[in-house]
Amino acid sequence: MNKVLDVKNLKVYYKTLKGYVKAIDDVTFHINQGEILGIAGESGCGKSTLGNSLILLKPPMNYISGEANLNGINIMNLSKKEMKNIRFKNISIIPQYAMDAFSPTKRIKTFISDLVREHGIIPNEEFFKKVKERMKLVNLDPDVIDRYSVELSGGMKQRVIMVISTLLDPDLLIADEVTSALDVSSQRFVCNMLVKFRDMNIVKSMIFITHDVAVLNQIADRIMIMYAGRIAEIGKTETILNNPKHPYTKALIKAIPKSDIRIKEKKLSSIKGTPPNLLNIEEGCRFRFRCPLANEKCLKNPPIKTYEDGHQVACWNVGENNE
Ligand SMILES: Nc1ncnc2c1ncn2[C@@H]1O[C@H](COP(=O)(O)OP(=O)(O)OP(=O)(O)O)[C@@H](O)[C@H]1O
Repeated sequence: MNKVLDVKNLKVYYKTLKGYVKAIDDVTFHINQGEILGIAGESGCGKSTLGNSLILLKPPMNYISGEANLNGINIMNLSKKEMKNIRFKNISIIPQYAMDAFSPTKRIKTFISDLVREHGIIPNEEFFKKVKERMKLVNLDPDVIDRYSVELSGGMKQRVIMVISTLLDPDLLIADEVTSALDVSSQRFVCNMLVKFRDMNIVKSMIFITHDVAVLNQIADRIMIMYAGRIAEIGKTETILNNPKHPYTKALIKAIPKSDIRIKEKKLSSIKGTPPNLLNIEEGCRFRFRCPLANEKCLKNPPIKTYEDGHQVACWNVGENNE
């Protein structure tokens, strides 16, 4: 299968006065053509850093080593100018809190024009014709572009952002917490729309970032669980949700209320403690401080064990003693 994105041993740290915050630390994964990869994990595990680093390496974010190949080109080595040329066109992002970017004093049309001009796109008549066509696709009245953002609901604003970020049919769309500020029916609508965009080949592949693993059931083909800047487990959605192997994934899944498939709390009720501080963090499994299986082996970085269908688990103790 064609890999749209192939990330190998990627390290992206924040340089601070106290040292490096190892936010992305030796992460390896890929996304196939036509695939939606869901990324989940607690707050601070590096989800946004990963998504943002693929779009724009902005200080204090520092690329340390590894590769992120988009259609075979390592985008970590591209100049600012080269990156600007592929942003929007080949790789696009709906950033976390994107809805907050709307100015209450600007009409939607002005907001869109200002935004795309920053990326070197001229918002001419033809451009707005396409915007309106895409708006219809997401059940938005094209006249919305003449309104002010205060006249739009959160769900409507999110749909405007979806339209703009996918207008140039990117190979990869990164959607960062696009459903977290929405009510349940708007969440479902946004997920269905993103799947439709993929099915219509408007976007060829997608990274869907969320702290809410339950929502991935609606959208993801595969799920990657992150913990403290590293990958804990990757596998097909069905496998991760129904048959997780990593003790952290098991805890995340257990925290989903049975009566309601939404996670309301970011903290895990079933595991005590919080993730470690990533500043100058040392070797070893980063989950060991909270893990029911931890032993002396976990003082070293865990091996990645591979099971059926590309299911991978980073744990010393999975597969040992019937775990
Ligand atoms: N500008 C920054 N400078 C220093 N450290 C940072 C900076 N931004 C993020 N971090 C740290 O990097 C780590 C990863 O943060 P990141 O925002 O990527 O996590 P996340 O999983 O997206 O969390 P959330 O769901 O809360 O957005 C955290 O330890 C965070 O404190």
